[in-house]
Amino acid sequence: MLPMSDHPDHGVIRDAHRLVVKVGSSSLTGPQGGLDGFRLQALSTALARRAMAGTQVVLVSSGAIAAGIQPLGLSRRPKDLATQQAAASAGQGVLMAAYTQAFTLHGVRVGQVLLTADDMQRRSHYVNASRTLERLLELEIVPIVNENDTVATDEIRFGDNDRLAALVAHLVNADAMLLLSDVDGLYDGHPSAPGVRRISHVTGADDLAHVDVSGSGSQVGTGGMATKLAAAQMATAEGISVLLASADQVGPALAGEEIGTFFSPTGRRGPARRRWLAHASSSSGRIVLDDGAVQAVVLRRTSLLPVGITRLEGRFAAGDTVELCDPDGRVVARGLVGYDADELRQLVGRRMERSARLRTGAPATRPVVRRDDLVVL
Ligand SMILES: Nc1ncnc2c1ncn2[C@@H]1O[C@H](COP(=O)(O)OP(=O)(O)O)[C@@H](O)[C@H]1O
Ligand SMILES: N[C@@H](CCC(=O)OP(=O)(O)O)C(=O)O
Repeated sequence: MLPMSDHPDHGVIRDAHRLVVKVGSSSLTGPQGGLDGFRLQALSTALARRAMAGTQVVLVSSGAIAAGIQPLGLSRRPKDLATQQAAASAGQGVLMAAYTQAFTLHGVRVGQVLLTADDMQRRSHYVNASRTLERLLELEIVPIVNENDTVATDEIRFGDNDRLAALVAHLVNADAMLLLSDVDGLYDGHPSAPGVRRISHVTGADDLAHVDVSGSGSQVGTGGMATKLAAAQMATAEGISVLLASADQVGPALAGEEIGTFFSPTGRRGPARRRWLAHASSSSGRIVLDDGAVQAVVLRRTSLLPVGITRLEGRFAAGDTVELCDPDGRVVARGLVGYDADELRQLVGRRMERSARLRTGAPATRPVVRRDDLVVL
């Protein structure tokens, strides 16, 4: 039998050259919900050592709201958005000061990167963020990423940092992602329920068929297990291995020990632009296709032509992301549309009139979505 640290899956975490580590609020806070300096220091020591050994580490850290509780004189984590934003505003500086101090003790420099959901959705902002992270890593600085809570709105907000971590893992083309929480892995039901079992390995959707993640998360965490699962699936779909483990076990996790829940890659690493299109960009509308067009786009991977469209929904401009749906409304692909919605509506309307009258095909027109601008889901 292989020694634990040589387990072929968990070894990916040990050997990763570029590693995204996400730590949740629940792992950085004490019983009152405020920032726990000792826990932050233990985590920083483990990550700084790893960075000193040559790994490019990106830390996605929650904890700004928790760190703002004391400065604001609050007794517990605020519930309303405005006070959460005020707490994050006061707390983000405290959080970064604590990290800077803890990493500096080991000779490692850190840099703050605050991102909004909008930054991930807009292609130009996304590319900008990617450039900044690359430069920080080249300079051997550990980027510490958090959501820019002070400008987030209820409508456009990550809330929890799990999805943000998966998008950052895509952004930097990470070899692996480590999700650290207050629970030592994924269980088939809420960990407080009797008889639940930890799942040690997830190889695909079938392994999750009987898993219940609907139970609530910790007092201070935001997403619970559902958002961690979604983040793990986003990362593994792009070839990135994920380990979910307890923050208290960060040392063994980094060493490749067989702990937590390991998620094997389910897909292959695609080009950066396609990754963005599939996971980060937001859709401005839907285009419903007939069966022939679904076959052409999904199976033959051709460009979408106006002739295969039966209906349009939403207002979009040329260059926006749209969802392509089958006749039953199921989303089968996403792509960058080549027409404004009004222009396309006219084109589709004219084609339908003409084909009803003459039973002829549509005249040659440019594709609605070019094959290079399309991802099949
Ligand atoms: N099936 C499950 N397996 C493991 N944990 C679960 C499950 N369902 C719900 N949870 C809860 O999710 C919590 C972790 O989510 P959260 O509080 O958001 O953590 P974090 O602050 O690390 O993001 C755990 O404390 C656990 O109680
Ligand atoms: N951006 C917020 C994160 C909110 C949060 O609780 O996230 P998580 O612990 O990852 O569920 C903060 O820094 O407080």
